[in-house]
Amino acid sequence: MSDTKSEAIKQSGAVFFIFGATGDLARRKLFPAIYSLYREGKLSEKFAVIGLARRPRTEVQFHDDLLQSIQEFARYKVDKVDADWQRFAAHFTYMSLDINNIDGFKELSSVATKLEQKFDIAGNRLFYLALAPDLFGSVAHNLRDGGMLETDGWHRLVIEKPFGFDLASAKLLNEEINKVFEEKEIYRIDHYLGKEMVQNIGVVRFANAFFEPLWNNKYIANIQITLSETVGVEERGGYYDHSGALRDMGQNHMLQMVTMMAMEPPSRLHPEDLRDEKVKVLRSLRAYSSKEEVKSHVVRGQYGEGTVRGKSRVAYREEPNVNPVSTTSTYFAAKVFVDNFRWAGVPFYIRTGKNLPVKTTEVVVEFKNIPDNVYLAKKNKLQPNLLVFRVNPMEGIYIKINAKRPGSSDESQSTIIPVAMDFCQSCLVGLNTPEAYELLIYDAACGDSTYFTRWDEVKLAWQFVDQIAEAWAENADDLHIYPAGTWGPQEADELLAKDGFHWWPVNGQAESEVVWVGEHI
Ligand SMILES: NC(=O)C1=CN([C@@H]2O[C@H](COP(=O)(O)OP(=O)(O)OC[C@H]3O[C@@H](n4cnc5c(N)ncnc54)[C@H](OP(=O)(O)O)[C@@H]3O)[C@@H](O)[C@H]2O)C=CC1
Ligand SMILES: O=C1O[C@H](COP(=O)(O)O)[C@@H](O)[C@H](O)[C@H]1O
Repeated sequence: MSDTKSEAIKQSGAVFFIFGATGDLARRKLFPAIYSLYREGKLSEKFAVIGLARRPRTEVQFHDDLLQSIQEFARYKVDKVDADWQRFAAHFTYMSLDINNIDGFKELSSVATKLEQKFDIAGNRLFYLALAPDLFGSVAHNLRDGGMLETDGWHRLVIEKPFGFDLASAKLLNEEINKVFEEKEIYRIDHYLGKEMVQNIGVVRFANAFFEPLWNNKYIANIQITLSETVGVEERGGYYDHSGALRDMGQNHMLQMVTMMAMEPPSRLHPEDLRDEKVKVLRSLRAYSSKEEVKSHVVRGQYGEGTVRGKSRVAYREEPNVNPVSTTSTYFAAKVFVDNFRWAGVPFYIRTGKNLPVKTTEVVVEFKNIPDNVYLAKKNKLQPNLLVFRVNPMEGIYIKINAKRPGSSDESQSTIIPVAMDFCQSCLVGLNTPEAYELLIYDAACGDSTYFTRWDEVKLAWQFVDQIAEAWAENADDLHIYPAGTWGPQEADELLAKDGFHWWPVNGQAESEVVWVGEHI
């Protein structure tokens, strides 16, 4: 991002319209993100936020909500409710508006114009839809028909996931939005692309002579992506029961991480170049040849009752707003292939689930063992080299290599031991790196679409996911119930075992035989 671009937002400012301002996302992520941007000096005083939702809120109530959300969820806290806080809060206005009522948009237009005059903003408008997707089309039309797009500045639409329920519904949604906004004005959020370590994948891959030459099927045995959560569906049962793990995480975050791992280096650091490379990966995903193949390559599960980190959990079917005979999966693991020159034959194993024992997102690259050699002639069990990206909540990279056991000479003993070299980013900079939403809202305000998903990516991802959903729709014979607090169905282990692999332990379960650098051997 050039300085000129980031300076532009400070100089000409913008109005942020948060549709769904009384909702969970606004409270937990969006308001705290805007506050952090302000505290970091990335926003000047030339900005305004208009919170929009149906329920009435007075200005005082809205500012109280804002303060609470920041105190609870922001990485910067408000030390004192003093003049500095009042200066920040004065940028926030609330207006009650029903999205289906065009008159409200006309009123909104005059509220926005007044704020633009008050804060000297040059007509730039960012519309953030923290709403259920079935409202996206109405918002887009009413923004146009209510005169909200008649300013001289830029207009950008930021949309939350899920973008549709399947390919057909996503296409319809896209057509609706495209009647009002051009593709270049649409910023589809996938908050995983805003995570530091996901963005770091490209840097580690392409800026290191250690890795770049080895990044192919000659040296890599498999890639494992784990996105495990300790939470259940909590209060989102109504949404989740229609979505399930495949649509909630697979179609977006997981496939996006596959693209970051598998893409070719972009020729320029330009949003379209990077997105072109990601699209090529999605286009190369091998389709399953039949419903049977889906079932042998994709394992699904649903949590039963159990205990997670000492707390008992009810079975998924007993969660509020969940169908008591639901066959929705809360877990899936899949074997995926990227059929191109670089990746031919390398399995990508991806898994995600709720109510698992550990909250972590990790990507493990397992390298092939080197050919038989003099070191293997002894009693050594050579372990494969691993490169691990720790995405969340701990951020870092660790590498596992083989080294000589210090002082070893006894031929009867293993003289080679696995050693881990750990770059723990969180230990160095704390857990205080910018939240994904902070980076993404800022990028959208600066007009940088690099880490937003383009329509062709979304389309191809749905195409891939739909074939799995269709196979699953036939019957739920292959749905495995796993106790909450376990690592999901054992069939997910068998998925790898059939290929001679296993899931590598993830964060918090460091392999016991590995020696960590700095540790006493
Ligand atoms: N919460 C999260 O962590 C995440 C959410 N998302 C997505 O973000 C979107 C919003 O999620 P979330 O905040 O959790 O949802 P909530 O149900 O908490 O909030 C929905 C918001 O929409 C408003 N709303 C609903 N109908 C209308 C209407 N007709 N006119 C105006 N406002 C309306 C509600 O306010 P009111 O009732 O006052 O009108 C409320 O502010 C969803 O698409 C979700 O899938 C994506 C990733 C994470
Ligand atoms: O998009 C979603 O992501 C969260 C997990 O996000 P994380 O940043 O906490 O790893 C997940 O809980 C939710 O179901 C899903 O909609």
